[in-house]
Amino acid sequence: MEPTPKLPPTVVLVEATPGYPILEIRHPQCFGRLALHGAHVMEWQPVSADAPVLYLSPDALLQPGKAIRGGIPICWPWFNAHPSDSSLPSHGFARTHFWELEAAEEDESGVTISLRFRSGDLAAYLDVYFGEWLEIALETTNLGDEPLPLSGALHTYLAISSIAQVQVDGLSGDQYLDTVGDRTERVQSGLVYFDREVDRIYENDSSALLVDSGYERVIVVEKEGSPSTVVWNPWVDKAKNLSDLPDEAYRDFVCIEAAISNDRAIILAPGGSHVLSTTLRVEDH
Ligand SMILES: O=P(O)(O)OC[C@H]1O[C@H](O)[C@H](O)[C@@H](O)[C@@H]1O
Repeated sequence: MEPTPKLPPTVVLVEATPGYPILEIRHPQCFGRLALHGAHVMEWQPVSADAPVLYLSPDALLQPGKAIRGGIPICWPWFNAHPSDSSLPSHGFARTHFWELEAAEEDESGVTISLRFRSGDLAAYLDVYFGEWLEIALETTNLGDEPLPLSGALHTYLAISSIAQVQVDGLSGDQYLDTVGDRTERVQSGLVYFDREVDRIYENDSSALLVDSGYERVIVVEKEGSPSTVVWNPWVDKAKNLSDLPDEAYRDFVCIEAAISNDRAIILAPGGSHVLSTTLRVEDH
């Protein structure tokens, strides 16, 4: 599969396997990789960061039809199980299909890659900016004649020094649905710690901070158009059940997802659009 747009000098097309193109970004401000399959940001590291910002599983499958474990999967046009049809794939179609490359542009601050994908009457247009910060903006437009629900997530896997040395700040006081065991509504008090499986949907439309005392850094996760923030770590047992993740890898990442949960789905009127976006920045701690 050859992308049609001309690539700037800082963007190179490589193939993980024949027919599985990956754009590699080698810019003075950052290194990055994006798979056209899933429009999936696999890696991003600004030059100012000493370690990768995104976690990518060493066992990730780079195969058509398989979601990549790590980086930033695009969950679209729904989040998790489909709300009414359990035969449909978890997290929607976008992460298991090739997207069309629309444009790749560079300037002195970074690189912007634009891609498109369509599912029925819903059209997705994605802009990814790789620079000193990373920004993903996913615009969805309803091209049909009927209102359509939209949910989903920018399912960001953040690389960490060690699970015992990180906490999430910025969610205190927020209501959340704890989906581990019996689904229970709770209110966050203080920081989020990781000493067990964590799978929570917070009612939060602003930013969260991943504080990492091992790497002495904070990753700021900003977002817009997202009424829910999902925080996930699979912990020991779930990690063992994920064949594309090493058993011990639950120690190496936390997901902070700019989400639209199914119970807060956005109803897109005919011709209407919605932009879901997230920005990652690395700061000293
Ligand atoms: O294994 P996946 O389909 O990629 O899903 C990975 C995870 O995504 C989200 O974080 C959900 O809240 C979790 O319940 C789910 O386990």
